[in-house]
Amino acid sequence: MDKNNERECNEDLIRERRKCNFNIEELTNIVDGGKARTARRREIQRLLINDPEFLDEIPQDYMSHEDRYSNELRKSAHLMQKLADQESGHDIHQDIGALTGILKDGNPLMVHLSMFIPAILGQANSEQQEKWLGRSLRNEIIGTYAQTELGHGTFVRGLETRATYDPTVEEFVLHTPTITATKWWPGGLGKTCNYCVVMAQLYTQGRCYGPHPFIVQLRDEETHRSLPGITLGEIGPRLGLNSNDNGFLKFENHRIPRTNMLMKHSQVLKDGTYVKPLHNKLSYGTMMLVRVGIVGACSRSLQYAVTIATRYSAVRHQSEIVPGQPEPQILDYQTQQYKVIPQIASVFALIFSARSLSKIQSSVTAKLKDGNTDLLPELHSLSSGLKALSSSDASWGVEVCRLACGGHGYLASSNLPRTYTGTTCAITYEGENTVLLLQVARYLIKSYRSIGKETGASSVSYLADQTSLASSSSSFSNKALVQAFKLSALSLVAEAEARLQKLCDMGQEFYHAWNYCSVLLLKCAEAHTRYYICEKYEQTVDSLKASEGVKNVLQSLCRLYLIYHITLTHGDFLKCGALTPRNIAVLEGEMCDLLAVLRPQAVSIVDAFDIPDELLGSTLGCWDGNVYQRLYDEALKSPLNKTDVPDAYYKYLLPLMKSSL
Ligand SMILES: CCCCC/C=C\C/C=C\C/C=C\CC/C=C/C(=O)SCCNC(=O)CCNC(=O)[C@H](O)C(C)(C)COP(=O)(O)OP(=O)(O)OC[C@H]1O[C@@H](n2cnc3c(N)ncnc32)[C@H](O)[C@@H]1OP(=O)(O)O
Ligand SMILES: Cc1cc2nc3c(=O)[nH]c(=O)nc-3n(C[C@H](O)[C@H](O)[C@H](O)COP(=O)(O)OP(=O)(O)OC[C@H]3O[C@@H](n4cnc5c(N)ncnc54)[C@H](O)[C@@H]3O)c2cc1C
Repeated sequence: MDKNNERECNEDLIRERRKCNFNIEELTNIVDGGKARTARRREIQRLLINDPEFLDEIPQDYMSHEDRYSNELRKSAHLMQKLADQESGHDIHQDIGALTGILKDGNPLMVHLSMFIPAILGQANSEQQEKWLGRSLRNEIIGTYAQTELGHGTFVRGLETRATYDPTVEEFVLHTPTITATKWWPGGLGKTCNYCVVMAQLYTQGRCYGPHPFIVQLRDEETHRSLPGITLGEIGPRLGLNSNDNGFLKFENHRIPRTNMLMKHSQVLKDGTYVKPLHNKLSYGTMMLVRVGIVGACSRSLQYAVTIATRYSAVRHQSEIVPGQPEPQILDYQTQQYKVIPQIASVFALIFSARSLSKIQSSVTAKLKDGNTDLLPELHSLSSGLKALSSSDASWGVEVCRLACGGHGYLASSNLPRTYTGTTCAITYEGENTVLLLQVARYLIKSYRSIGKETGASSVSYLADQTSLASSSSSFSNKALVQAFKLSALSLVAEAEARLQKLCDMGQEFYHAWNYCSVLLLKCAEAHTRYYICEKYEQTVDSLKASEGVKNVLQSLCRLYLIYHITLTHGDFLKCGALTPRNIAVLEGEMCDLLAVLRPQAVSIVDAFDIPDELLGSTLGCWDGNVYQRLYDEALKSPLNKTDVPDAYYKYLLPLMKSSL
């Protein structure tokens, strides 16, 4: 699509784009993280969208379960080959965002890239990396991360798969003792992978040392047949990500060499002696790494959905605002703006938080190399909180965008249903959100109780700021609003801690008191993480060196985000005195003003996300706004339209209609 050729474009969209009052390319660079990154992303995307191998013969929704898998495997393999062939040597992990949309409904290599390789990097010692890293990066072996079992996903300590060390032959015996110990869910495990990292309870010298990672060959490298002692299969259709061949796995006393235990952090020596790690949760590192990645991935899903909903809202006309006048664009309804524009604001919130989190991750990783684990709990808490809020915000945001498209948003060809199912699973995988938020709450209560002790953990340092509990600001600057979030979080933590203490003082065991307070604890964790997101948003926009136009747009989006979230949880702000009922009413009014200010820029802002039509894959969201023709053309692809009268008519309908004669 030639974006300079207005003649092919829907007139509403032309008018919207003429209202733009900022430099779109500059905003695109901010979204990508710099000019160089924009150029790189575009180069990769150009490479992919011009390649006919990535086209589907028929829309995926008309394919069988088997064909979907095989079609996405074909494209995934081609993608790997293509990226490997490029002279510039693309780093698939760095460039993962550029690939969004090219593979649909998950892909069979997803967990190989996002967990198996990172597990080798983070959990294997240098000899082990020598043996497996190169091979997995070259895709000579394909792996997954097999942790969850039928009986346990959340409670990792409850896993039942055993790895028992036999010093006489220096081997581990992997065994699945019960049906509930069956590995269940790992992506790519069903039919694609020939290796995996298995999390199993380590037994040596008669003692259990808890879950540890082991690398296990599952299939013969020549025939791809599963090895003796190993039962493998696929678990069947799911709400989304149906190309991922999520699988099951059982071991029947399957032996692997001692050196297949990933030994970067803890070891089992030849005689069976266990050497413990620097920190007992280092074996959970792969999950933490991916949680960080999920925040960025959620912002991309939301970019897709909100691009579709915003463009469609500009093209779609319905009903009337002024009686008797032409039907307005639905984007002119304030209620429609309230659905769509806060989701645009949310995209930037997630982008800036993801960047901040990834910087913290790099510094914690660097410290870990020097044997310093002090900031691991801080990273665990931040990555858990941000993974939880980004996945729930993005899922809700995508769903709101789908609802904003009315009936057409329900159609597969809008690409909104698949965007939704692909996003909502992030609420569950890599740590179910409630459970992760309770981990954040645990960290908050612990930090609150150790006020005065220097921990170096900056995200919770505000808990020591007791003076702010009393000070309600009368100013409404963005900074002041961020302070209100801080006050609300601090006050919820103080309330939860006091409630816990009271129950304990009344004689309850701490763990019962914890469960009894867990709804409030969840709120603490959400408020704390929301404060973190708001603070990063405000700081990033405030310190941004950008043209006036771009800065104004981002300031308005940031302010909208702050006010939107205050209005959603206004009770917490009122309860702690951070804001008065009058303040809330004023802010609600300002939110409507902001919607009106941002309304004329909405199409241009989503244009700045710069998602090519070929990747957006949506009849409703295409650049030229030629929505109705595309909807009609897509409908014609339904296999039911191959004939005027379907076979089923003769088989079932005709006999029914004639039965009464
Ligand atoms: C490199 C590039 C990557 C790019 C990726 C990009 C995008 C990603 C996009 C998509 C993702 C792709 C695929 C996804 C496929 C999905 C895979 C999976 O789902 S894998 C399985 C995931 N499973 C889980 O996440 C399980 C969740 N459960 C847990 O993590 C633990 O059970 C839990 C809840 C933390 C509790 O653990 P437990 O051992 O029982 O803890 P305790 O109660 O004993 O102790 C709690 C203390 O431990 C600290 N802790 C816990 N975890 C960590 C950690 N990771 N690091 C540091 N510390 C940790 C915790 O703070 C407590 O400390 P205190 O005792 O309070 O001091
Ligand atoms: C699409 C998808 C892909 C996946 N890919 C993989 C993979 O590649 N590898 C892998 O190993 N696993 C994978 N998983 C599994 C996933 O990690 C688990 O499903 C997830 O960790 C949740 O665990 P669970 O299913 O045991 O849920 P449960 O823990 O049984 O959750 C059920 C309910 O119980 C609640 N609950 C549980 N514990 C607590 C608690 N302590 N406090 C309060 N409430 C609690 C939860 O909040 C939830 O409401 C995948 C899952 C999905 C959906």
